[in-house]
Amino acid sequence: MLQLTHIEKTYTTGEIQLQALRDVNLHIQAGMMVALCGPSGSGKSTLLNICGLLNQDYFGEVRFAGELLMRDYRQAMEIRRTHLGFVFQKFNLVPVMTAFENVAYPLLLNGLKAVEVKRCVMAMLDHVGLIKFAHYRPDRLSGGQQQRVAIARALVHQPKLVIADEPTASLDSETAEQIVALMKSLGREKETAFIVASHDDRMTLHCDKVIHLKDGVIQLEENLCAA
Ligand SMILES: Nc1ncnc2c1ncn2[C@@H]1O[C@H](COP(=O)(O)OP(=O)(O)OP(=O)(O)O)[C@@H](O)[C@H]1O
Repeated sequence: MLQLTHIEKTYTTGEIQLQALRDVNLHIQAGMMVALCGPSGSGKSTLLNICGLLNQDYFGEVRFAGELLMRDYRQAMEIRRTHLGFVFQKFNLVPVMTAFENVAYPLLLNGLKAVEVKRCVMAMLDHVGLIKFAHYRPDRLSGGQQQRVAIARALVHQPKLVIADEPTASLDSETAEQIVALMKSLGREKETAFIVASHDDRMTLHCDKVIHLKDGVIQLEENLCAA
């Protein structure tokens, strides 16, 4: 579904060049949950940004659903809007919007009619156990509830791939476990693939594949029997 071949990424700051990714090859299949691990500076965010089509300044090939991406801004924007979802460590909800409005946002961008938006958002909030909180703003929700809203927002338009950057890092153990289980079950049900940058063993233990990065190189790719 997402295939990266021979990816090289170099940052240039003045006269200094830093190679952040070296010959990275990665294949994420539909419905698969992939963890990306590695020490600080190993290239996780750089790789996530390329997977999320947020950075197109690289060497190598990226194919999405078989289509070779041409580093075209409009093509990338279109794929992000229709086929990708994002989850962040700090939730990144819009503070002046209710849970309902936050989850509705991707559907509005995709031009759905109001009646359809309401149906999809309420179904998604129900899935993440937050239907009673639809009209709450983020500051009235706990961290775990905010991350549930963020997951609902990432999945409401039925993306093919969700990019998650340390999604459990701001949560206590019990809540983190619940969030991982939720991502796993929603991913399975909706055949959504996840790529998750994480230092958190609770997260990686649930993944189908764990990729270990060091100094921009994939050191090890473990195929796990997913829980
Ligand atoms: N915009 C940039 N300009 C220059 N160098 C950068 C830039 N972004 C990242 N780097 C460098 O590229 C390397 C990889 O950084 P990256 O942020 O991808 O690592 P990371 O594994 O996500 O680290 P962390 O876990 O600390 O977020 C690091 O050496 C970093 O300093």
